[in-house]
Amino acid sequence: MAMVSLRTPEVSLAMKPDADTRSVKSLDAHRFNNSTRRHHVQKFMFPLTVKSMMISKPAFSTNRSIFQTCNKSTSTFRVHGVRASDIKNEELSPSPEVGVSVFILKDNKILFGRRRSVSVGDNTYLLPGGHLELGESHEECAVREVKEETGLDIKNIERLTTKNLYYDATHINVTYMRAQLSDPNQTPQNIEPDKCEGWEWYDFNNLPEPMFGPLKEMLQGGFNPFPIGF
Ligand SMILES: Nc1nc2c([nH]c(=O)n2[C@H]2C[C@H](O)[C@@H](COP(=O)(O)OP(=O)(O)OP(=O)(O)O)O2)c(=O)[nH]1
Repeated sequence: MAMVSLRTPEVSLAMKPDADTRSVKSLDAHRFNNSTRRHHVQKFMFPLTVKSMMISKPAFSTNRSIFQTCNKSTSTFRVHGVRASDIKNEELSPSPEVGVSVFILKDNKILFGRRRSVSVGDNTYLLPGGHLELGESHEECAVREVKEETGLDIKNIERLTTKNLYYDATHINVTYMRAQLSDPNQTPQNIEPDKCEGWEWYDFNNLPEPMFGPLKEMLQGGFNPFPIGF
């Protein structure tokens, strides 16, 4: 199986009219629904080898040459092969993504949500978080992502540590933050139910399983997100 990157439809404008076109079945359509942002690259396992698609025009780049370009409600995608020379430089030399994840602390508890099978961290418990947007600070990103995913307002936002995550062909530079509720009586809402099963508070001594691997490793390694005397 070959790894390909599928970008949002507007990226397909970069393609030339003579690009080779194939119809490819059985890509998982609903996973693409999550990718609405221009910068957001979704990774898919492609059911054919790239090589087998190189029937008449042999100039595929094997890492970043195939983009989804058609109606996402069908399970049959038109996939265009693009000549390597037609791919913009940034597609050939991808940069790391910048992620922000937030330990929201309340009493001795942390807020976790179990992710649905849509992207990195499938079916595991993760913290609220997302990707840094253009011009945003880590703190602003934390406030925005927490609000977008849980409806909660946070304060006392602090950076804790930064880790590198290598996931398939992606490199994500993730900064873990901590924060507290602006109003301790707020309750989390599941604002993105297509992405998350729901948010719950978990005692630091009884954390949920299965937890997202890198996060589990960090916590099992003795990482404690609570300030001294919290
Ligand atoms: N949400 C979250 N992401 C984490 C955690 N640990 C960790 O390494 N990451 C990484 C994996 C993700 O690719 C990245 C955050 O992106 P995400 O997958 O949550 O992004 P998203 O779709 O919710 O948001 P966005 O791209 O629309 O901004 O950070 C964590 O505990 N929670």
